Amino acid sequence: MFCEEIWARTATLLKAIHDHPFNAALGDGTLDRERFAFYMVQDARYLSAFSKALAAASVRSADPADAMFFAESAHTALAVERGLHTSYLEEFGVSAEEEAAVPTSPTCLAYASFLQATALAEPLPVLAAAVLPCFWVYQDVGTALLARTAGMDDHPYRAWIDTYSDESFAASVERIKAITDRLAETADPATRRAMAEAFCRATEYEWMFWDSAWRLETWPTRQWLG
Ligand SMILES: Cc1ncc(CN)c(N)n1
Repeated sequence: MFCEEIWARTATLLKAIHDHPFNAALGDGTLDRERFAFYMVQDARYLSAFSKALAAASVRSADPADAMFFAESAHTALAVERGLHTSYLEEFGVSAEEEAAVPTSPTCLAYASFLQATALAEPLPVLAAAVLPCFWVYQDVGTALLARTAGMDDHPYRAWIDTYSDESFAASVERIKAITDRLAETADPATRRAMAEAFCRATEYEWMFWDSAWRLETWPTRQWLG
């Protein structure tokens, strides 16, 4: 099955994601607010591109149940995940104006652009493989952090961990895995290879996204602009 094979192929990268200092600090609750707020602001931008990619997958799905799943997921990305970000930013005292003034980081722009380009130019199986890590990697990280933080009720990032370890999120991961496996079954070899590439690239961007938040990434060229 496609998902099983590609998960095995990205196992070392996935371990690097789990071991990344950002996620280690997120788990033990020591992640500083500046880095988490940076991540939340960038992630809000990412989510709007992600939800558009899901909406495009819905439009392209011939199967009505798949179309409904992608449309609902596009809604959830904005209603649930974006809502989580809004409440954290409110808690941190970041106003909407301050949020809007933060430049989109190079990595966030690259990942969002990759999803948008895939949504525009690639067939549905490749688009499904490109958005799959956004579900699966987050659920894997969220579930691991839930286990690590059991009993830490006053954990500062509990709402984030709960969102991505939630049963309904796990159910959506199973749905998109089943859809992607089904699309892979009937895909020709070139499309299957493109699916694998898209999955690996998105998983690389997942690592880079956390790394960019850890480094509070900026544009090195900004200093030369007026
Ligand atoms: C970068 C990123 N990737 C995935 C997710 C989970 N939808 C997210 N919130 N942010």
